[in-house]
Amino acid sequence: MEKERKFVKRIALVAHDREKKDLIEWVEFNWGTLGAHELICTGTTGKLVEEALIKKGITAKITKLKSGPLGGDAQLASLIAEGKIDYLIFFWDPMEPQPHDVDVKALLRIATLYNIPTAMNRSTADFIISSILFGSDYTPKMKDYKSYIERKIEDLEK
Ligand SMILES: O=C(CO)COP(=O)(O)O
Repeated sequence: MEKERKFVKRIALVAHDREKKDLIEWVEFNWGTLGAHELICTGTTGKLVEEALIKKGITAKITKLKSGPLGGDAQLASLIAEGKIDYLIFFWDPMEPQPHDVDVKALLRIATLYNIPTAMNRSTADFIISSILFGSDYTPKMKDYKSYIERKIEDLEK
């Protein structure tokens, strides 16, 4: 079971509204590879990806979190912090401010902090999915935050 786990990746898929078409096309094009893995999406992205796949006769098991602005991005950041996401494919919209910009930033920050392979556009997503490391037993290396965790808080030292 644990052996299988290493090769079945947990892939987070997220897209802002004007980027959803691009993400859906990417998922359809790469279904041959993606179909073997676990997909976790923010609410609306997940619903639309699922519907698009059904139209192609594919029944996919997709974990749908809350919609991004309603906490979905924050849920995803939390899953990353818990070590439950292997890849983040997040097509965010560079031309449109979002009501939950702080959540978007938090998600991208946590993904960077935990060294999660992250695609923020389709070409990077293509590079990730076609990498020989994709689907391999790859564990992102974490920086050592021990000295930060164990830092002295001066006010409490007095
Ligand atoms: O807002 C999002 C990412 O920031 C995506 O949320 P939805 O998938 O629910 O549209």
